[in-house]
Amino acid sequence: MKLRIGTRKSTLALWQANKVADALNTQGVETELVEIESFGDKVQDIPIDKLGDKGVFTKALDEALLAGEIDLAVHSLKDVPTVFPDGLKLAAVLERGNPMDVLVCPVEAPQKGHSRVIATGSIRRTAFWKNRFPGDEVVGLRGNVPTRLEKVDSNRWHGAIFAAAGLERIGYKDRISEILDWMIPAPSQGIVGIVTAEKIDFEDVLAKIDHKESHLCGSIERAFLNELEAGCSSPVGAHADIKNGVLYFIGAVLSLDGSKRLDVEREISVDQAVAQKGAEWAKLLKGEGAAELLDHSDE
Ligand SMILES: NCc1[nH]cc(CCC(=O)O)c1CC(=O)O
Repeated sequence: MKLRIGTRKSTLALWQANKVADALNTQGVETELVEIESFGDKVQDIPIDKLGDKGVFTKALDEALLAGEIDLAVHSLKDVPTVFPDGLKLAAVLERGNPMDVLVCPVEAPQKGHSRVIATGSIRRTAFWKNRFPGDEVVGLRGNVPTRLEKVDSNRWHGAIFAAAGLERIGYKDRISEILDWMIPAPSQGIVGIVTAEKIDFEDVLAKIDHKESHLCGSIERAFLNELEAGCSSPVGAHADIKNGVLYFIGAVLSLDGSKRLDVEREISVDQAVAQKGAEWAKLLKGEGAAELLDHSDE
C-alpha cells in the first residue's frame, strides 16, 4: 500500500505533509506527496475574508479526495471549515504544536507615527488587538509566512501577528518578538489535521498516528466555532488544554472593532470531555448575545 498525501505547495504546508508522511512511514506505510494549488494560494492580493466561500484553502484538496486522486489531505486544522463536504471527515490529527499567536517586529526600528501600526490579515487578531489597544491602527497583511515577514521589515510597522506554530515549523522561531499570551488563539491553531474520505481501508494506521488529546481539544474548539456558525475569519477565539486529567477551556466572541467582548471559561475532568462540550459553551455565549455580535461582523 502506498498512500497519496495531498498538500498545498507552501513551505508550511509541505512541512506539515512531510510530518504526516514521517508518521506513516514509521508505521511501515509508504507515502507519496501530491502537490495541489488552492484558490487561496492563487489569489494573494485580496483579504482572506473577501475571498468568498469558506474553504478557500481546502476546496481543491477536498475535490481531489472525492475524485480519488489522493488518499489523504493534510491541512492546518484551523483553515478547515467545521462542516465537511458530504463524504469527507477529519480522520486524525498530529500532536499539537505551539497554539499561541505572537508578535513579530521589524528588523529595523519601526517608523515613527502618531499611533502604533500593527499588521494582520485576520479578523480575529484585529478584534483582539483593538480590544486591548483601542488607540492602535491595524492594517491588512496577506501572503504566506516568508512573504509576510518581508513585508514587516520593508514597511517597518510596529509589528505583525503570526501563529507561533507556522514560524517555528519553517525555521523562523528567532523572529518571534513577543508571545501574545492574552490573545485567545483560533480554534485548532497549531494542529495538523488529516482529512480523508468517509470510508477508507487504512483506518487502523491513522488510529495509530492520531494524537488523542490534541484531537479532543481541537474537536471541542471546532464545536464551539461551529455552534456560533462562524468560520476561520470570524472574531472568535477558543483554546482547550489538558493538564493532569483536567481540561481547561477559554473561548471568546468579539465585535469586529473589539469594543464588545463575551468570554467563557470552564474546567472539566477529561473523562467528561467530549466535542459537544464546545457547542454547549458556545450556547452560553449565544444566550448573552454572541450571535448578534457576529451578525454585525459579516458586513
Ligand atoms: N491562516 C494561515 C495559517 N494557517 C495555519 C497557520 C499556522 C499554523 C497553525 O496555526 O496551525 C497559518 C499562518 C498564521 O496564521 O500565521
